[in-house]
Amino acid sequence: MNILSPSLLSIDFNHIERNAKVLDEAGVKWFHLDVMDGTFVRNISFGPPVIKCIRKVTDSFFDVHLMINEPIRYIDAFADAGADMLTVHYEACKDLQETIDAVKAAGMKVGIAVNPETPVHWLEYYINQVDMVLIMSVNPGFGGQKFMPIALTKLQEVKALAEERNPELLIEVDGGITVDNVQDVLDAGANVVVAGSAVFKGDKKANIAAFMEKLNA
Ligand SMILES: O=C(CO)[C@@H](O)[C@H](O)COP(=O)(O)O
Ligand SMILES: [Fe+2]
Repeated sequence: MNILSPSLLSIDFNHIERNAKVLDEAGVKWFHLDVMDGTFVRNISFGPPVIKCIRKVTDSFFDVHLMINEPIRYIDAFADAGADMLTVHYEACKDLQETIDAVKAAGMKVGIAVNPETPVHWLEYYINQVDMVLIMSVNPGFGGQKFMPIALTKLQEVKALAEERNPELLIEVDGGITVDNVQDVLDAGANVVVAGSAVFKGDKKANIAAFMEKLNA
């Protein structure tokens, strides 16, 4: 069973409750929350207080993508805000092991995210300790960018490693995913698909239904 995790970066925050309800009613079970600090990435988005507000309007699983330096500093704040899973960037953690352990100790699931230019061989050391690996298919920082095909090779590599070391691993892909290229990422090994613009541009319900059809085929 594959999962759709719509990126709320593209949601209309003026009507967050109504929009969250549309997603819930369309059968969405995960919300992807992109946290950006203006340092690890150029953009600034939102942090724990906003996540806490969204938590009040939905029971969805909160898949929190932390594009921030040294996320270990904020783990308790995100736990308090209602995050279910924290995904930290390999490139943003001085001590990845310590960060993974701290997320688990705070009672959340944990993921590791990898930028497009970062190789994935080192994952061998962590793959059986985490719930999810997130392969970025754009350079992190902004929604609405074009999918980078390098992600397909990386997904295949992670999938092969997961089959050997952690068959339950969630493999998420994030950036530039549309109804037209989603089959390619599923075939390459992804089982969690993030989509921002392709969900929120135009008719949300119809977009979600089109994704669901491919994800559940
Ligand atoms: O993490 C990021 C961007 O850094 C993503 O989650 C995007 O926000 C997804 O948006 P689209 O590329 O689907 O528009
Ligand atoms: Fe993201």
